[in-house]
Amino acid sequence: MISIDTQAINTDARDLSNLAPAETALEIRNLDLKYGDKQALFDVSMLIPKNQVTAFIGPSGCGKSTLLRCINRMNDLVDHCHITGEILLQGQNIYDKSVDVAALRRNVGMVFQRPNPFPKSIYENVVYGLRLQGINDRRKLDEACERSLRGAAIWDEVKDRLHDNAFGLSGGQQQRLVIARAIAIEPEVLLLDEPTSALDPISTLTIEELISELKAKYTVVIVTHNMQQAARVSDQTAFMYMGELVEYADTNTIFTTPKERRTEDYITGRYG
Ligand SMILES: Nc1ncnc2c1ncn2[C@@H]1O[C@H](COP(=O)(O)OP(=O)(O)OP(=O)(O)O)[C@@H](O)[C@H]1O
Repeated sequence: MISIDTQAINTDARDLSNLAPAETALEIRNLDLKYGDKQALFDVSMLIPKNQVTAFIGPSGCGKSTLLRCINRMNDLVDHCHITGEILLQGQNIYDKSVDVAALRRNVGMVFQRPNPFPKSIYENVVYGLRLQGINDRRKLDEACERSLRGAAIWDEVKDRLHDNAFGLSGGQQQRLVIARAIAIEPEVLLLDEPTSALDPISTLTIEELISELKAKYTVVIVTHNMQQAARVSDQTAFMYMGELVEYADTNTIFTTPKERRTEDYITGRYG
């Protein structure tokens, strides 16, 4: 096994194959995805618990980001992408024809590898989604701005410079600003695609602490290459390999007593 600080691992084992509906944020059912002729996901099924952090790990190209992007239908933007199966959010299949994709993406926010603030002030970045919803009441925007920046653990650092350009922030601050922008519109689910891979170790630690706080309010799904990070921040971990979900269990089990040989090989560094 790789050296993982198991003290940091949440040891609340739960049966992920049988969650009560009230505990379930997302249910992925028999998801297949093809980019043209190339199949990238094979029959993925899993239940993602509410108010927990779920990590997707696995070697490069195994389909982690593809699966994450299915959860807010980002793959709709990719030509020749064909998806079958279902993802249920609040019991509704997000791939149903009746689903309003813009509303879905408000409910399922996403943060990418590289911080992507808009070329606007810190304040305008945070309230961007609210303005899109037609909210222009200054008091409401001010409140949402402070609440979101506090929620993203960056308020104290920026409260005196809210009207400065967001590009003046450090990379780690920009990533927390982007998280503030995502939570300003109060989504249920936050998707984080390798959110710290472009950051220095101190900023990474700050974001990891933030992720642990965010789950009180949101369901968090994170793709990470960093197994220590998965062990530190997640409650359950899904190990993927060549488009298959090989093993999915509480993080402690995955890192200490995985059932599948392929999981063990990956976490012991035999490939990846
Ligand atoms: N837009 C796309 N068009 C065609 N193929 C794609 C596209 N995006 C991803 N793929 C392919 O799908 C497979 C899964 O890619 P994906 O990015 O989901 O893997 P990943 O596990 O997130 O990899 P990494 O850890 O390197 O980011 C890979 O073979 C990749 O080349």
